[in-house]
Amino acid sequence: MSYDLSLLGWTESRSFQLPDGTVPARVARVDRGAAEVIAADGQHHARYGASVRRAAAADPVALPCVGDWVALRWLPEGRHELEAVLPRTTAFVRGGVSRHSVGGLSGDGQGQVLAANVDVVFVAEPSMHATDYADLGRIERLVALAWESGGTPVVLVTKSDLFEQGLDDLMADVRTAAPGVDVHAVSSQRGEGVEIVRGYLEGSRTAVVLGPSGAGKSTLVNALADTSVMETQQVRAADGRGRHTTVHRELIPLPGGGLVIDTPGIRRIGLYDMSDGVDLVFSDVEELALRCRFGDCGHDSEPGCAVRAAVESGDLPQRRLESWRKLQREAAWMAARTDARARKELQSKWKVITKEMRRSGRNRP
Ligand SMILES: Nc1nc2c(ncn2[C@@H]2O[C@H](COP(=O)(O)OP(=O)(O)OP(=O)(O)O)[C@@H](O)[C@H]2O)c(=O)[nH]1
Ligand SMILES: [Zn+2]
Repeated sequence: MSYDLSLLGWTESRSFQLPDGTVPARVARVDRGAAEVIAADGQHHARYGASVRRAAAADPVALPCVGDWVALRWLPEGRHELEAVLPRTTAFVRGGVSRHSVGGLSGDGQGQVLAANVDVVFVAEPSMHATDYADLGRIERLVALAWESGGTPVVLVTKSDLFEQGLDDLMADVRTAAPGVDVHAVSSQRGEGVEIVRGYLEGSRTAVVLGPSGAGKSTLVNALADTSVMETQQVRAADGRGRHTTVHRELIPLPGGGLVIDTPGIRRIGLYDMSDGVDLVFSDVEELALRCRFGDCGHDSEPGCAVRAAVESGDLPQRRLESWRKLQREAAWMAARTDARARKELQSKWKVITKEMRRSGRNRP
């Protein structure tokens, strides 16, 4: 079995990053201390080399994760060692906030990378789900998270067949909530919009699909794959094994080109890991705030407040101001979250998830 690495997203420009005597491979799945990787000559189980282990001990962000490009070294006894993680172009980091800080957010050395080198971040929000309508605030948060990762967000209003009457209005609202972001309506059930989604993956690009449970993420990936590579909820309910039955294939190459990363962590990625993404999503509010008379304006009752003026004139929807405030509160909460108890909780959650990942790996046919 041999693979054309360019179909997995490899570009020659990365070659110079490889240490001498190593070959490139892409991580399809990680397990404690080792990864399943795909190299040109096939799939390998690769244990982490000493330098990877050392770097990860100092900062968990250095641990290999799904989507990483890594350098593999052949050992004399025929095993493969994962010698280095090549520089990431994008990364979803959970639990610790890196890069720029907002409102006192700073990295605490406990971040965990959930997926790397993701080019396109589809934010799936169902036009309607049970009795709930689309949640614009959730779209804003996930778009912020997408920008934060370094990837390009694309908003998909899914299950569009369920809300035909109000769809035009909804699409207009979604476009206001995500300025500068492509927005499309998709109905996987009818096959509408699926080809548009596929277009974003051209050139072997890598995508993730974020969104709430029931948004139709698996159904969409199935539609893209043309075959049922992922089980949907009915199947999961039938075998009683729960959602994690899908995790054994975390890096999914699509027959039409491009890849989708789907992991429990990405599925549940929170709404808390963001900082500069907030600025991008709310650039309109941020710009207004710059024009307030006072630099520390709270946009409540201060004189010369440009934000309140815009709300009063109808230029800025009140809802949007409230979303912006809510995100700022979450950012502040995130900053305060560094206490040990909260961190422990997060770690035990991860233990459960990794346990389930291992179990489902064992159940692999
Ligand atoms: N009407 C309609 N139903 C859809 C569509 N896409 C998915 N569904 C249904 O919505 C339900 C949830 O779809 P899933 O694809 O499992 O949703 P998900 O986002 O993967 O959910 P989680 O696995 O819980 O994260 C299933 O019953 C699907 O059959 C669509 O385009 N139209
Ligand atoms: Zn103000």
